[in-house]
Amino acid sequence: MPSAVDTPAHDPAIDAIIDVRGLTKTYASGFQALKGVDLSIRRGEIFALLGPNGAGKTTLISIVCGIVNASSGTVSADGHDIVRDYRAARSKIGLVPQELSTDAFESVWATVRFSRGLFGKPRDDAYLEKVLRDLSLWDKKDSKIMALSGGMKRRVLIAKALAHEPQILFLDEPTAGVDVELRHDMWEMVRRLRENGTTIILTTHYIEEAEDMADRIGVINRGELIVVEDKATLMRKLGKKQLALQLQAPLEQVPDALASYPLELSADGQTLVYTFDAQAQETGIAALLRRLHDHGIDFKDLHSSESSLEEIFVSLVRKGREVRA
Ligand SMILES: Nc1ncnc2c1ncn2[C@@H]1O[C@H](COP(=O)(O)OP(=O)(O)OP(=O)(O)O)[C@@H](O)[C@H]1O
Repeated sequence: MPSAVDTPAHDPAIDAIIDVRGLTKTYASGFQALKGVDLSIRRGEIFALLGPNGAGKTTLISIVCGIVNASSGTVSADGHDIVRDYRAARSKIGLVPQELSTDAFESVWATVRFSRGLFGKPRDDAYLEKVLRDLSLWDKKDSKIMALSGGMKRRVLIAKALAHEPQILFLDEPTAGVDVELRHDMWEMVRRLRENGTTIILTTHYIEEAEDMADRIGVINRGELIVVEDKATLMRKLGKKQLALQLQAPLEQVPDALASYPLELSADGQTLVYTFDAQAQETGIAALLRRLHDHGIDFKDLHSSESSLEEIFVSLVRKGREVRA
């Protein structure tokens, strides 16, 4: 399927820290979870990978992190092929998985030290202390993991992922089931990591999270990347604006003479909504208002709104389904 936005997902001109080419994955069941994904992640960016349930997000991340084998295609992390040069590639990457699978009987401190050791990194207690302080976990360093709240456990997963000083951090649904306050703390922390030069790739179902945080957005649907774009460009290119006019007197229907305008009348006949392209130079609003006036349609109030990333996302995924139908 052609990309809805014509920026190539793989761009040799950019300084890519992760390079994915022609990646496919067919599980033993015969299910094809990835159908030829090309993607370059820029060094130092926050990249949000969006997609409905079962789209292939976790499969993609798991392949890059060496947990799942690809069926075909290649991936490199900071220049290291993830198969041929597995250790070097993996040492560049930290993964915060969706599921909490940390040893409940260990202390926080033992857990992060162990994680660092796994990557053969020399002991550096000062670094680990900083990681725990940044995650507001320092006063819990001697607590057993099982004695922590869900939000704290999630932060321990992040501390574990950062223990070996990775340059790339994958966060798979970092804020699922996390309360609003903690979610905002997490966003703050992710931004701080990025300021320190870490490249962040996150998957999320909270689209406002991507809208708020990401530099670029990729949308994956049924194993295909359907869009990769700068967030701002995506919203500009695919966003729609709407002008809602609250009428002085209700209408029964849009007059035939205005049929050529993309107008919708609310069920109560009180509001006319005009949808226009956010990118267009000529919005057509002035002409529309004149026509309304000519037809004796007056309004008492008006307001405009822009589509959210959520609306753009839903329409992209829906379009993908229509193309296949
Ligand atoms: N081990 C497996 N064997 C067979 N099919 C699998 C396996 N793991 C995942 N799948 C299937 O591959 C597809 C993609 O799954 P994946 O977990 O990558 O999706 P996701 O985008 O991360 O979804 P979610 O948002 O629900 O976490 C799904 O249809 C899933 O059922």
